[in-house]
Amino acid sequence: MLAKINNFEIDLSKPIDISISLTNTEENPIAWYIEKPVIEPVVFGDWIGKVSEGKSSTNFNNIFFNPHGHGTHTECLGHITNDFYSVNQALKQFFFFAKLITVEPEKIGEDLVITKDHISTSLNVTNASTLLTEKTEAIIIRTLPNQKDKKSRKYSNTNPPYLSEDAATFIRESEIQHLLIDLPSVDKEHDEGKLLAHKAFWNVKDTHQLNADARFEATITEMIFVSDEIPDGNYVLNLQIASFENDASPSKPILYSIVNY
Ligand SMILES: N[C@@H](CC(=O)c1ccccc1NC=O)C(=O)O
Repeated sequence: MLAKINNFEIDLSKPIDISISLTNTEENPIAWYIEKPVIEPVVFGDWIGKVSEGKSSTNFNNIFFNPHGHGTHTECLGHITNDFYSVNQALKQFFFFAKLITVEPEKIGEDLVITKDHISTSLNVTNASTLLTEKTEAIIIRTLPNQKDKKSRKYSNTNPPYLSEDAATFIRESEIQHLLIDLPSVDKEHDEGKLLAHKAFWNVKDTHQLNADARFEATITEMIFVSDEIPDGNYVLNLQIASFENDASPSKPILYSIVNY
């Protein structure tokens, strides 16, 4: 099915899923020192909500998981604020003009850092290589190396790469509302709660007293996976969350290639 959007088309029958699936096996990725997700049938006495156990007509599982630690999730500024803000209230539109870029984080001391130069250079290159004139609403950052084990990596205490404060400020100043990345956080794992990139992107100056120009509708999606076959460039992004009233929700970002431009 082709959909016409402004001056180009996308093929809805060719979705590119950049989410990581969530399972209760050792395959599941984990960040932030928690255990793997639990998915198990409800039990009432000798009744088990599992058809193969012979007592139940339906499979009826409880699921225990953490959106930040167990896979692809989208968060709003409520992730870092004293007051409660829900991603389900922040994200009210679901299709965006997006640019996929690939960056190799730079070694700075003990850290691997995505710098402002990485972002500005990659954005300009992809600008020059396409005719799409629409304003970029979302940026998708694929980091190198791009091993498949990102889909099941155990990130706790590994000091993963992160985004510099300058890079996050540059993205905000580019008026990009949605940031997607294949890492567990845009910030350094152990940073004493500084959260410089989160704050810069959302324009949060004081987490206890929000400034009026904080970016209430901007979102960060972490722990995506973009496989190597998907070229850098322009896409239409469909960013969907489950309707949790929480700072973050598991999410399913989908890309569509742009045809006929
Ligand atoms: N770097 C923070 C912790 C942190 O960022 C964090 C902790 C638990 C769950 C998610 C986190 N950040 C996600 O982007 C700190 O060291 O305090």
